[in-house]
Amino acid sequence: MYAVEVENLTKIYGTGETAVRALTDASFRVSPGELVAILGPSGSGKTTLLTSIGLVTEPTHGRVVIDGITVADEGWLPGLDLKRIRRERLGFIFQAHNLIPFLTALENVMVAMEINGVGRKEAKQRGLDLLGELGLAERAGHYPSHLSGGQSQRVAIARALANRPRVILADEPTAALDTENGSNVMALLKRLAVENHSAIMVVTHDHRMVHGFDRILDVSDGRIVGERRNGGTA
Ligand SMILES: Nc1ncnc2c1ncn2[C@@H]1O[C@H](COP(=O)(O)OP(=O)(O)OP(=O)(O)O)[C@@H](O)[C@H]1O
Repeated sequence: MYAVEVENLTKIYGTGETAVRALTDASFRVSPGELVAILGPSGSGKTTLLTSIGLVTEPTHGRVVIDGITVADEGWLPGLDLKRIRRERLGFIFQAHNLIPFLTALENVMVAMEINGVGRKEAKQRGLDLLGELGLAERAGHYPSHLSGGQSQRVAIARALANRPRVILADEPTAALDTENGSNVMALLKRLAVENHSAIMVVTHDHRMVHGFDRILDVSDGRIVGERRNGGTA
């Protein structure tokens, strides 16, 4: 079973004269354990693609299937609890600085589990385990303002992994990092994709990181115009 299936996905924002066609007929599939980049210029539709898979943006046409569940087919499928599917099956990673500033690293990770109904004790244990795995055991009690960019990004990754999602969606996760930290984050995402058998989709402008991906989807003007494996020639 694929982790993500997208078929003829089209998104038009607004209607009439002000309508903006952000995506046209995008189709692809992502397997569990695959690390996929969505690469393209500003305004090409990358974020729209990611947020459509992330159950945030309602597709105008086409089908989206997440972890075997058809979530959209000519618009959201009626009767689905999208919030629940999002909480249970998806993990989101954004740029480094969206941690909750008044919670410690550990609490930032725990909160993701607690809103999913995980008890405090269990959330704390898993949070500590995850931070340990990401090399942040010593930083668990620190507030985001006392973490480096790379450390904050690893906390954000721990938080995205907390509920063991089948699909992880990341928007420019290395943009705010220097090359070394960016490469470390990429290596980590790759390891996590394989070990956890998660599909990871990353929107990036960052050509420095492109070699780390299994596959690259090139997006231009709302269309997927190319697909390369293992970094290709970029
Ligand atoms: N909520 C919205 N309402 C109207 N138009 C939108 C909306 N969101 C995005 N768009 C338009 O859709 C097109 C694709 O935008 P999108 O944000 O998906 O591109 P992007 O490739 O992620 O860009 P960037 O790299 O600059 O973030 C753009 O023309 C944008 O202006």
